[in-house]
This record gives sequence, C-alpha cells and structure tokens, in this order.
Amino acid sequence: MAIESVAIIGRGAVGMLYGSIAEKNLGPGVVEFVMDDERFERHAGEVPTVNGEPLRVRTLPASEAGPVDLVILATKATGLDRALETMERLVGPRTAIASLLNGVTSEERVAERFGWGRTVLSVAQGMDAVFIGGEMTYTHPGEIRFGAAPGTEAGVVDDVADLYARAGIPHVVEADIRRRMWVKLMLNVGINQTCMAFGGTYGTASEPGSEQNRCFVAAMREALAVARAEGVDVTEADLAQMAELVAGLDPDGLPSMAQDRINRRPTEVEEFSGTVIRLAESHGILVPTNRWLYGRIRQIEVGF
Ligand SMILES: NC(=O)C1=CN([C@@H]2O[C@H](COP(=O)(O)OP(=O)(O)OC[C@H]3O[C@@H](n4cnc5c(N)ncnc54)[C@H](OP(=O)(O)O)[C@@H]3O)[C@@H](O)[C@H]2O)C=CC1
Ligand SMILES: CC(C)(CO)C(=O)C(=O)O
Repeated sequence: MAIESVAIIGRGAVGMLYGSIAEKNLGPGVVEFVMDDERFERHAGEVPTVNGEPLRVRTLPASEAGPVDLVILATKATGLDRALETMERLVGPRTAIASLLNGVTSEERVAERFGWGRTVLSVAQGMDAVFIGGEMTYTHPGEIRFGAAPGTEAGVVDDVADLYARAGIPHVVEADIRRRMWVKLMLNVGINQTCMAFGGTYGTASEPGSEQNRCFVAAMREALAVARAEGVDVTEADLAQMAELVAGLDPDGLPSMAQDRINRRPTEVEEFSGTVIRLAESHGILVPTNRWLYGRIRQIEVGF
C-alpha cells in the first residue's frame, strides 16, 4: 500500500530534519506534525527554523488529527507516554509506525499498545542536527536504518522504504536491525552520557588518555557485555568503529543529551544507563561506569 499521509510526533531536531526534507520532496500537505493540544497551545505562534529557513510543515493539535498511513515518532524517550496517547488519534488498521527514538525499548512500548503487525524497528544515525532556542541546524542528514521485527507483517518495510525514497530521506533496510540498534545504544551510552555528565563535546570525549575518553569507552564496553548477554552479536570491532566515528565528528559538536543539559531538559538517561543497569542485573554483569553516569546525570537534572 503506497503511503500517502505521514504524521510526525516530535517537532525537534530529528523530526524537523526529516519533516523538512520530506516536505521539499513530497510537496505540501503530505507530512504534518501532530502534538497534544496542551503542547500545541504552549507552542502557539512559534515558527521554528531549519538552517535559517522557517519550517514549512504544518502542525496540528491532536484533537484535529485523524488516521494517517505512517506515524513517525521523534520525541525524546521522556515524551513517549504522552505521544502514545496522541497516536490513538492517528493509528488506524493500516497505519505503519516507525520510532526514531534512540534506545532499544520504544518499539516494544509502541507494540504493547498498537501491536507488532505494522511496527518497524528503526534507528536514526549519522546526522549532526542541533536544536537550541527554536533554531534547528544541520549539515549532514544522516540516515534511517530500519527493518522488520519478528512480528512485522510482510510488505510493511517495503511500504515505508518506498515512502522514504519518494520523500528523499536517506535510508537503509537492515537484515539484522536489532544488532544495529544495540550498536547505536552502545554509542549513545558512551558518548551521550559522557558529554552530558562532563559538559563535554565530541572533541573532549575523544582526547586520548583523558578522563572523558576513559569514561566514554568504559561505558560502551559495559553496554557491549550486556548486548552479548542478551544474545546480540556486538563486537569490539563495533566499539572501535564507534569511537573512530566520534573522533571524526566536529570536535565542538554535541550529542542530543548534551543539548538537553544546555536546554535544561529531562534526559534519556533511563533509556541509556537505566536499560544497561536493569539488564546487567538480570545477567549478573557489573556496570560501575554506567551506575556512576546514571547517578551523576540524575544529580545534574535535579538542578534544572
Ligand atoms: N539529535 C540527534 O542528533 C539525534 C537524536 N536521536 C534521538 O531521536 C529522538 C529525538 O531527539 P531530538 O530530535 O534530538 O529531540 P529534541 O529534544 O530536539 O526534540 C524532541 C521534540 O519532541 C517534542 N515532544 C516531546 N514529547 C512530545 C509529545 N508527547 N508529543 C509531541 N511532541 C513531543 C518536544 O517538544 P516540547 O519542547 O514541547 O517538549 C521537542 O520539540 C531521541 O530519542 C534522540 O535520542 C537519534 C539520532 C540523532
Ligand atoms: C550520537 C548521535 C549524534 C549519533 O547520531 C546521537 O544519536 C545523538 O545525539 O543522540
């Protein structure tokens, strides 16, 4: 079934990145942002910008929205509960669902409510989108890696891939998307949490021998051990590749969690070290760096 209508929940860095690209290629009216009515009121009159240009995608309050062919979730993990309520208005029997949230649990939460049949597993990576003070900027759009969960119905991945192709959204269909999601989680557990806890950047976290670099790598290695205990084949080569990737980014650049520190917004710590600690306990794995990061990040959040 060709996807003709798309609702994005989450008008932030990732949502605006892919929403604005899609609008350029699909024309007006195909893609819209939808938010709960209270949030819609709170943001009334705001015109966020994308690389200096006003965002052209329309935003609707949930009370005025109806079922669409595809829902793309792009909130932070802290907004997921509320977003699931908004989705009640948007999801019909034929609606496909893609969650671009970092971490490995958001699709499970979606599927608990709406089933696995039309839900795909996704991860967004490689972009340098920054959203601070209503202004979103990026130079690299990154890409969406996605694939079928065991319960995803035949044809849904193809439908979503067809939409992304028409929308000009860079994407790759993955045969083993679960592994890709865990590699990304490992990266986020290391770089996002280290930059948040230390007020660091890609540059400072990559400085050989520094405390930040030790923390970045140790946190990733703990996530790797947990992934393997979960039966996911994440390797030291993946870890080295992620460290190399970060070292090649703009040294002044910041991951999304470090932007949360600047914007004084609740972080996704529960999704990152929270998940690592919870699963590590079930496997008897020691994760002291993630425990320290969890405590430190919670302490910083209390001061917001
Ligand atoms: N930034 C990046 O480079 C990358 C981010 N990611 C992941 O993508 C996800 C989104 O991140 P990012 O775009 O950076 O986040 P942002 O904080 O930039 O944007 C999130 C947006 O979602 C909105 N929101 C929160 N809850 C709801 C809700 N219930 N309904 C509607 N809108 C809501 C927020 O609005 P409000 O201001 O009103 O709260 C905010 O505008 C995260 O999981 C992140 O880890 C993945 C790859 C890269
Ligand atoms: C680390 C990074 C930038 C990778 O795309 C990311 O996922 C984030 O900022 O949350």
